[in-house]
Amino acid sequence: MNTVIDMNIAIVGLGLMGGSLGLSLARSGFRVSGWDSDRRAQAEAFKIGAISRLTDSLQETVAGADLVFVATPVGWIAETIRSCLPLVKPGVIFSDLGSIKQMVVDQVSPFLPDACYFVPGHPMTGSEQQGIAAADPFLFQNAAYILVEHPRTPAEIRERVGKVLATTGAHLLTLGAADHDRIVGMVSHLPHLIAAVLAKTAGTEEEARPGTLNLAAGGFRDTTRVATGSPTLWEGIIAGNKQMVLLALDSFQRELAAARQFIAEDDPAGLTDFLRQARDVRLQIPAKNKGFLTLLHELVVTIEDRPGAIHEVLQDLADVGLNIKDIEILRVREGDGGTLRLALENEPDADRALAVLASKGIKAKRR
Ligand SMILES: NC(=O)c1ccc[n+]([C@@H]2O[C@H](COP(=O)([O-])OP(=O)(O)OC[C@H]3O[C@@H](n4cnc5c(N)ncnc54)[C@H](O)[C@@H]3O)[C@@H](O)[C@H]2O)c1
Ligand SMILES: O=C(O)C(=O)C[C@]1(C(=O)O)C=C[C@@H](O)C=C1
Repeated sequence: MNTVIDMNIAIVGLGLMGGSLGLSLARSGFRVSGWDSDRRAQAEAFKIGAISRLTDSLQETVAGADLVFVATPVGWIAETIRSCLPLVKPGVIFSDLGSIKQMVVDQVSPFLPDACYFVPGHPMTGSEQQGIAAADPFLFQNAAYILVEHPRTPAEIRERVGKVLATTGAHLLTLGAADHDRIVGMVSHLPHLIAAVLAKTAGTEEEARPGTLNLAAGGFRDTTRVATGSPTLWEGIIAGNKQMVLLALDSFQRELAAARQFIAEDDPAGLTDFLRQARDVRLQIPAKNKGFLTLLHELVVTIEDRPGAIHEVLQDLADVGLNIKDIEILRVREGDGGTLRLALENEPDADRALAVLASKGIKAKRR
């Protein structure tokens, strides 16, 4: 086997993440087979090109695989690997996409035979949506993808998986399982809980004063988007990272209590300082980055809320050969106009895009 492209790949769990990985790997020319306990998801994955052949069993799916990705909910990852063991060839590599790592490593390690390798992984990208219908071939582009050290996995095996995943446009980095779980407890699981608490709190107010939610604008929408994610998927993630989530919640409660005190005690200087510190922390996440790795060069474009407006902006940029690396529709001004966030490849491209849009009378600025 000369290059990673010769590897036979199987994906078990063809939802948002497994489907997106399949679509991306298929675009790079990999042979991908896939299995899902929901046969409709497997059929749909085949239809959209996330897998290149339809199989009738887990056995048929993984039998010839060199690398098996497991993209099931976290509670099913170890069990899925265990059921694959009698079906795979010696030397096979398993890699998962689960949002937590220590629990998965602890569950898999005791039964992992010497003839198989395990490279635990976690792409720091995703969405609140679920299922193969939400799969996106570009989901991994410019995202951080964490591979976790495993005591029985040689570094060259991890690097091999990294080479496959790098074809998706993700940026690979390696962490220990405990470090991974502590970090994601803070930057992913805590935010999810806070979004849920915020939504629930507003829901109680909505019951008392119907119409409250109708007035929710960008602030509420931005901070609660992830609360629409799958409750069962997230219950597994949060429960599986219990200690780290509790630590993160303790820190959060201390900060919340401090903020409350400044308000209760009419302390404008204290509150301003608190908000200033929070703003400084938030600004440390480089605005030009997706994740925390790749420098993107962003523009914010203000457009009219009418059919074709987005197309015109994109066409103007395409006409001069500018490649858009990332795009987001900021729905903050629904109804009265819209805002687009565009990321360009480099500084000169962003300057050129600004000039092109200005020449067409389209309002845009650097972010
Ligand atoms: N959603 C995100 O933003 C995100 C981001 C990074 C990592 N992850 C992780 O990726 C994994 C998959 O999440 P998702 O968002 O794609 O969920 P999803 O619900 O969209 O997809 C999960 C798929 O797994 C299938 N499945 C469940 N049990 C199975 C089993 N035993 N055998 C075979 N298939 C099975 C389901 O039918 C479904 O199609 C999870 O471990 C999650 O923690 C999710
Ligand atoms: O919804 C998104 O934008 C995400 O990237 C989802 C998100 C997160 O940021 O918390 C959710 C769970 C993961 O394991 C990784 C990413």
